[in-house]
Amino acid sequence: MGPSPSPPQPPPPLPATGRLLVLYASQTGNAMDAAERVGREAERGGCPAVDVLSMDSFDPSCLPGERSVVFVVSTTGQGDPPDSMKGFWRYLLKKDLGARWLEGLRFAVFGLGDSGYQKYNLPAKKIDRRLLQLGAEIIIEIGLGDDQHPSGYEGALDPWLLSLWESLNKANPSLLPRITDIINPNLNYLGDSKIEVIYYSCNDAPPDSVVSDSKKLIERARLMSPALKFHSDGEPQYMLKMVTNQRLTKEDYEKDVRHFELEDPSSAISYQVGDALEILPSQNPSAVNAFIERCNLDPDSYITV
Ligand SMILES: Cc1cc2nc3c(=O)[nH]c(=O)nc-3n(C[C@H](O)[C@H](O)[C@H](O)COP(=O)(O)O)c2cc1C
Repeated sequence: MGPSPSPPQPPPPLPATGRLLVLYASQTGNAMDAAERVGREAERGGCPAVDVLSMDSFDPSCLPGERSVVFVVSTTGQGDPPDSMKGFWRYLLKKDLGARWLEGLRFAVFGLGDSGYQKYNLPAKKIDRRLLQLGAEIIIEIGLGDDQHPSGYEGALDPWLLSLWESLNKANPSLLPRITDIINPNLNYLGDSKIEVIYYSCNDAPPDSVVSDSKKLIERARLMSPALKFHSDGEPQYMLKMVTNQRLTKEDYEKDVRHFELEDPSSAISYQVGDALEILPSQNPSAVNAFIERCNLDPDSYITV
C-alpha cells in the first residue's frame, strides 16, 4: 500500500497587507452605513480582502497584526463614544501599550458628529490622536462628517473617501488594483436597469393573476395598521399603553430621536431577554394621497416592480 494521501490543507491565511479592515462604532446606524460604503467602494476597487466590523466584535489586542485600517466613529451623548467603542477605547488607553505598539499599521479616521454640539466629533478626534501616540502611521487627515452640512455627513465623506483611495493606492497599489472603478466610475459598468415597472388599471388585472392577488395586499397597505395586520394573520394582538415618549434631541434639531416606555408589558406579553420588539408605523392616508398626487399617479392603478 502506498502512503495515504495527505488531507486537504486549508488555504494559507491572507497576509494582512492585502486586507483592508474597516472598524466602526455607531449608536444609531449612520457610522455603520458609512463604514459599509467604505467597504463596498474598496471591493469595487478590487481590494483582495475587505472586512467591515463593529468595534465590539474585533479584539483590540489583534490590532498590531493589521496593516490598513479605516475607523468610522460617531458621537453620542455629550461628546461620548458609542457603546460599541467603549471596550476598544479602554484597551487603547492601557498604559503598557507603548509608543511602538502599532508600528507598521496605517490608519485613517472618519468621524460623524454635529457641529451644533460643543464636543464636536470628540471620540473620532481622540482615537485619531491615540493611534498616532501608539506608533501607527496616518494615511490621511481625519475626516469630520457634520449633520449641519446640507448633505449631512456625506458632504465630508465623499471628498474624504476620494483622498483615502488615492493615498492608499500610492502607498500600496496592490490593495486597489481597479482604483479607477472608484475614482472615475464608468457608469456603463452598472449596466441596464434590472427592474421593470408595469402599471395596470384595476380593470386590467386577470382574475387569477399576481396583480389580483396583490389587490388585497394593496387595500391592506392603504389602511395599514399594525393591529389590523396581526389580526388578519391570526397572530396575537396586544394593546400596550405608552407611558413615556421623550424627545432626546434638541427641539430645533432636524432629527427627532425618542425614548419610549410601554406600561408593564409583562402583564400582556411573555418575553425573554433578547426578544425583539417590532413597532410598525401606521400610514397617514392624507400623506399617501399627497404622494399619489405629487407623482401624478392614478390612485386606482396597480404597479408591479
Ligand atoms: C442623542 C445624540 C447626542 C449626540 N451628541 C453629539 C455630540 O456630543 N457631539 C457631536 O459631534 N455629535 C453628536 N451627535 C450627532 C451624531 O454623532 C450624528 O448624528 C451621527 O451621525 C450619529 O451617528 P450614528 O448613527 O452612527 O450613531 C449626537 C446625536 C444624538 C442623536
